[in-house]
Amino acid sequence: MFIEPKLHDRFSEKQTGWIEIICGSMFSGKTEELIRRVNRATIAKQTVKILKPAIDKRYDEKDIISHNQNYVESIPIEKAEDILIYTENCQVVAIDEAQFFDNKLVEVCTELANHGFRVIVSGLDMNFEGKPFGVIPELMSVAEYVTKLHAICAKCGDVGNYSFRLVDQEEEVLLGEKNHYEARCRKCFNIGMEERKRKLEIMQKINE
Ligand SMILES: Nc1ncnc2c1ncn2[C@@H]1O[C@H](COP(=O)(O)OP(=O)(O)O)[C@@H](O)[C@H]1O
Ligand SMILES: Cc1cn([C@H]2C[C@H](O)[C@@H](COP(=O)(O)O)O2)c(=O)[nH]c1=O
Ligand SMILES: [Zn+2]
Repeated sequence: MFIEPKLHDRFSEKQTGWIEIICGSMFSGKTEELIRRVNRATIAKQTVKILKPAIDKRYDEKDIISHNQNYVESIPIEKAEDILIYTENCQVVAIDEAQFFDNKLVEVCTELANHGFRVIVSGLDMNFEGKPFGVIPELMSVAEYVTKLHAICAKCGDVGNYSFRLVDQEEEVLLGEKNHYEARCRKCFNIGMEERKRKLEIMQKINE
């Protein structure tokens, strides 16, 4: 379990900021873990701002809601650099669904950490093809702390490291939950991807 280091006042000489990443597949508990850390920061009387990309309106325009229905209020943001506008007067910046932000997010998080902020970032490390998702891998390399969470494979009950897409849509960004995706282990993910490939080849032949 992640234990947070002591956060000093942003303007004290002792203070240094840092970046924490919470990553993993869908249903692995990333949002729950982000909410847990935010709640603990609030109990420690730290001022927190929670942000999410405006594109993520699956459950709610503003709130961040976990698959378990836990929620906290957040500010929807259009582009990464706008984060700096909303975070001036706080100590902790928490960002959910970070895979949807543009590449500027690395610069923004680094600038915040350099100025004494604690930055908590949660997001998918891999897309539906098992490939690195957006800005998350780069953020993982500059972060002080990386927590990788795992779901349970919906097929066999093993460790679910992948988000398997259940519908035949190829675009990287496709919002959804259990109607569109399930968590899978490596073996069940690879079986599903092979089946998908064969299906696509058959469809292509039919259309020729
Ligand atoms: N296959 C699964 N593996 C683990 N948890 C699951 C699964 N399907 C549903 N859940 C539920 O999802 C919750 C995690 O939700 P959430 O924090 O929103 O995950 P994430 O943000 O990583 O998608 C778990 O506590 C559990 O109740
Ligand atoms: C794998 C994958 C996921 N998405 C979308 C689906 C959901 O709306 C979010 C992930 O939410 P969660 O809190 O991690 O469950 O991302 C996508 O657009 N593309 C993908 O490849
Ligand atoms: Zn499996």
